[in-house]
Amino acid sequence: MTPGRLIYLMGPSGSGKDSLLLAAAEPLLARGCRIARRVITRSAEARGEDAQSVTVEEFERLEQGGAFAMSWRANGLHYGIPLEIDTWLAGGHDVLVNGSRKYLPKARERYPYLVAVLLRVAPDVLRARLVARGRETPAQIEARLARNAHFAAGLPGPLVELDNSVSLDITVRNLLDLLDGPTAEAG
Ligand SMILES: Nc1ncnc2c1ncn2[C@@H]1O[C@H](COP(=O)(O)OP(=O)(O)OP(=O)(O)O)[C@@H](O)[C@H]1O
Ligand SMILES: O=P(O)(O)OC[C@H]1O[C@H](OP(=O)(O)O)[C@H](O)[C@@H]1O
Repeated sequence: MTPGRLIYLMGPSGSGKDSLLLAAAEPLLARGCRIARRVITRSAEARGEDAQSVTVEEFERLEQGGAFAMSWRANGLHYGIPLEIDTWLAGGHDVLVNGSRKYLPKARERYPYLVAVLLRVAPDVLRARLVARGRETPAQIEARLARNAHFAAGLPGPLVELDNSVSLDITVRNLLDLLDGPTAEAG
């Protein structure tokens, strides 16, 4: 069986990764594409996505027990992608992951042919969206915006960029076109 493609979605905090995954969930599932449910050390009230909320101790126990295909630390939080994505990929399903830009090189070590997708929005729009979302404190929002400077020089390797300064419907369409098109490699 041909393995599915790992679609590794990245973008600044507030660029709309969760919104896009939610809005695209139905057509993605209809295409046989699975969306990884993240494990995060963020409180259930603040998580803003269908993530599994765990304590740091639980996270570390899971990580040490080999429960994650990928895991990283960022923004003062721990993030894990459950190992089950490997079963999905082996079963021929495309898998979409809400990833980290910093972790991209590591992710490529494990999944050399992953399809890297970078969601972008104009800087002023990004700030406005983070403030309007209100999930983080003003200081945390500034820290998240400052984190983007680390990635200003560009990310390594091939990637596809999607502009989400536009309406979400258009970004959903562009994501689906990308998945339906020939650009994405297998792996
Ligand atoms: N195309 C869009 N047009 C208008 N508002 C949008 C659009 N996409 C996302 N938003 C809004 O922007 C805010 C940030 O989006 P979202 O939480 O999906 O970002 P994110 O990339 O998942 O951020 P994080 O990495 O911090 O979780 C949300 O309030 C969301 O409703
Ligand atoms: O800055 P980089 O390394 O791209 O990403 C860091 C992490 O922050 C975001 O998560 P969230 O905003 O806490 O949901 C991303 O999804 C990623 O997991």
